[in-house]
Formats: sequence, C-alpha cells, structure tokens
Amino acid sequence: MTTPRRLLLVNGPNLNLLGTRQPEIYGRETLADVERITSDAAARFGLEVRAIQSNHEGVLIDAIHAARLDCAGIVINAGGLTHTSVSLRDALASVDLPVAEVHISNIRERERFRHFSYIEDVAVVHVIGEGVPGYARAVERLVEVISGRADG
Ligand SMILES: O=C(O)[C@@H]1C=C(O)[C@@H](O)[C@H](O)C1
Repeated sequence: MTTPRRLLLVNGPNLNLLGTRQPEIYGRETLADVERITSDAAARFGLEVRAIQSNHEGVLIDAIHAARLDCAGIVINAGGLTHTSVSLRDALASVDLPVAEVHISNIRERERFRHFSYIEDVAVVHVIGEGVPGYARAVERLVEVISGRADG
C-alpha cells in the first residue's frame, strides 16, 4: 500500500485570531500565513496539506479520525487543548499516524499550567517556541519519520 501524499494540519482554539491575538507572544503572522508556510514546506516533499482550524474539540477529533484514511501524518498545534484534552490526545493515539506537536510560543517558559502537554507522549516530533516558522520545521522532521516508516 502506498503512503498517502498528504498531511493533516490541525490548529486548535483561538488560533484563528493569530495576527491580532497577543502579538507579543504569537507574532503578527496570521492563520493564513501558518497554512501557507506549512503547505509550502510540504510541497517541497511532494506533499499536500489539508488544513483545519476549529474552536471546537469534537470537530478537531473528527478531522483526526478522518485523517487515518488518507493522510501520512499530522501536524498539530492544539492551542489550549494541549493542556486539557485527554480526548484529543486519545484521538491522536487512536490513528496509526506520526504526529508533530507545534507550539508557536515556548510553553515551558510561560504559565505553569502550559508546561504540561497531553499530546507530548503521542507525538514523535516536537517543535516548541520557534514561532510560526516552527510549522515548516515540524513538516521537515515529520517527513523524516514518514520516510523512515515507508522504508521499513
Ligand atoms: O504557543 C502556542 O502556539 C500555543 C497556542 C495557544 O493557543 C495556547 O493556548 C498554548 O498554550 C500555546
């Protein structure tokens, strides 16, 4: 079976406000910039990106479930759900896909409640605190993982 030539990009709650939301923390790039940067990085490896952003946990979970049918991996910034959602973590663990966890800010240097990630142990790539360019870094590292799996 050939590996699908597609990644799922998931952005969680409040990331639709990128560009105006606390620019001192998240920068001035918009969600559209994030999706373009991610798509451009994936295209360098012949991959397309299906991008979803939602403020609703169940919508994100449904997209993750669907990705098991036609995606090779998942790049996710779960926003605040990173720190709260067992259900989102379980969805990622339920699909046999490599996951790259992205956070624009350095969550480990922010409020204590942001230091814990429910996603950390189900992701194989972690890009934290590298700003919006971190999404491209996550694609590059996830492709290495996907290639390794494909090579067996
Ligand atoms: O840095 C980020 O991209 C993450 C984005 C959010 O929306 C926060 O809730 C997280 O705590 C951090």
